[in-house]
Amino acid sequence: MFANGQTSSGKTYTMRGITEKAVNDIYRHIVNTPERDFCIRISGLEIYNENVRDLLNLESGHNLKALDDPEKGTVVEKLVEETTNDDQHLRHLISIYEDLAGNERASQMNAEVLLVVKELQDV
Ligand SMILES: Nc1ncnc2c1ncn2[C@@H]1O[C@H](COP(=O)(O)OP(=O)(O)OP(=O)(O)O)[C@@H](O)[C@H]1O
Repeated sequence: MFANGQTSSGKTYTMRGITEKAVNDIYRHIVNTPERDFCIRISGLEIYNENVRDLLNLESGHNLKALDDPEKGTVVEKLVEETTNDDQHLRHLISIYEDLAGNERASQMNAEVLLVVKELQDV
């Protein structure tokens, strides 16, 4: 999902509301499906002046490489993925990105949060 528009048009406001509803829906589905086990992983990146930065690993620098993978599509090398324990942990991780939206360069940057929800298979 992309939010595009002129500055102060409400991109951050809208995405915050959608994220809250999405997290609620995901965890409601997990709670209502006790016969299955799920795993949620989250990663986040910032694109600013054509440089890619890992928001969960700021020490990795500002110029990560975006690569084309024939199966996965565009992937960013060395992007950290955290496994979330519960909805509070997930909200905490998302708040890291939301904090960035208030900074002075927010109107020129793109922030992306990737959520992967996987059903764990019996072994
Ligand atoms: N639907 C809405 N209802 C009430 N207030 C809103 C709504 N949309 C945006 N606002 C308010 O308008 C202001 C600007 O919104 P926001 O920061 O989301 O814009 P933005 O498009 O992300 O801006 P920028 O590109 O500069 O980052 C904020 O104070 C926000 O709370």
